[in-house]
Amino acid sequence: MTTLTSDFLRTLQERGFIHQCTDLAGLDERAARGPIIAYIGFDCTADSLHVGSLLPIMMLRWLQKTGHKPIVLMGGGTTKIGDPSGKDEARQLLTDEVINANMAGIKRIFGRYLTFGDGPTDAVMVNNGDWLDELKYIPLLRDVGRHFTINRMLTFESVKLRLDREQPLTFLEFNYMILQAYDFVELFRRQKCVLQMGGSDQWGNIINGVELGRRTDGAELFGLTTPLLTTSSGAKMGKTAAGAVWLTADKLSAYDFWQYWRNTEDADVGRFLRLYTELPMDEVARLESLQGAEINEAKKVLAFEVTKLAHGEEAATEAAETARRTFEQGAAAEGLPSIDVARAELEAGLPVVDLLVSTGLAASKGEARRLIKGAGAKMNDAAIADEAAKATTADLNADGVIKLSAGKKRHALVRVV
Ligand SMILES: Nc1ncnc2c1ncn2[C@@H]1O[C@H](COP(=O)(O)OP(=O)(O)OP(=O)(O)O)[C@@H](O)[C@H]1O
Ligand SMILES: N[C@@H](Cc1ccc(O)cc1)C(=O)O
Repeated sequence: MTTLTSDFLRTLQERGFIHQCTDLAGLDERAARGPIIAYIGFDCTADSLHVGSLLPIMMLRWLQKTGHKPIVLMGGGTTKIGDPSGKDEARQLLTDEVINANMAGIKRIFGRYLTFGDGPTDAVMVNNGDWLDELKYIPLLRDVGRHFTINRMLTFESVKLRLDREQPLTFLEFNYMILQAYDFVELFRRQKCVLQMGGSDQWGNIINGVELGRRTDGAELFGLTTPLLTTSSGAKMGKTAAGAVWLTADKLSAYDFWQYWRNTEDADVGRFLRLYTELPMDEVARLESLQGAEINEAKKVLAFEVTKLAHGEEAATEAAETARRTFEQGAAAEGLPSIDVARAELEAGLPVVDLLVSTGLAASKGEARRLIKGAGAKMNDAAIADEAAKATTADLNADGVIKLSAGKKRHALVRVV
């Protein structure tokens, strides 16, 4: 692994953002020398963005935080064509009205993640419709088209996928990579932009831009991609796929968004904390190492941090509180008896035998011991093996309570006050 010196790439590397880079050492040297300008493009295929697009957005955020300048490109022009990358079938053509409405919907998201303005590291937003809509066909073919060979274009994943599957790829879509390549060169000319980032499905489009810049302008451009976030079933999490997790409250409430992260699978907690939050790496390591019921604490931290960025701190706190209340009401609705114990007492350790009696699950200490011996007593759904076992604050589950059970049907909660 390359030893990186720039804060920007070191951060991206240690947090797991880097999938491929055209020249990691060269880019590192460039970013360590001084501020660079980088862009990511977003097509206007829906009126909001989803958690897949959040990966590239977090990269732009780190870029800005480490002293560089982000450009957010709205694909007002490219959306009229439709990127075939990673798509089995041609997309439906969108009208100008729909594209404009989608662009307005997407634009509002970035203010939460980036600081926009006129300063040297302030983010700026551009729309490729401003230059692509003006292009004249013959001059484009002469100036740009001659740098592309059909032979090479046929080798790109986006094209190969359709050909291999014998799915049609229209000539319209075949042009997409040329226009994204042209965007990169245009941004280099207009703004001295030297880096394009994106999800790994964008690799082909990005390196086409890097090569075009070298041929037409002798420019040294760089490309960097992130791994593609997949759902548990292995599908790319795209905003046109069913069940996308949207970033705006009009399409998915802050509470449901919070819940999505709270339900993260154990194995994904560390990866998601690194990618989607800004918690320091030692804190991530601590949370990631939590075991058993405690991993739920880490999931709540993840849910809070990601929701705070997407919806604001107030909405995140409210979502966490609603979740806690919903759990309690659920417990109350099930008619679970509960007792309150002082935190200091629980910290010191309370004999489980005593708790079984005080919650009413056992009539006496003798009965409680017999329950444990017969493997009928459980704490947080796990059998209590030892009569001398003590409950401590480490046993509090994700909802801040300890659940005790006698047999399959009788349960009670221990709460801390
Ligand atoms: N699941 C994902 N994991 C990582 N990056 C992603 C994911 N989904 C999208 N991206 C990246 O986010 C950026 C913006 O993607 P964009 O919103 O234009 O399209 P998309 O999510 O692929 O949606 P569509 O379904 O319309 O293709 C691109 O760089 C893309 O590679
Ligand atoms: N092709 C990108 C969006 C994009 C558009 C234009 C660009 O210059 C860059 C990126 C996508 O579908 O995600």
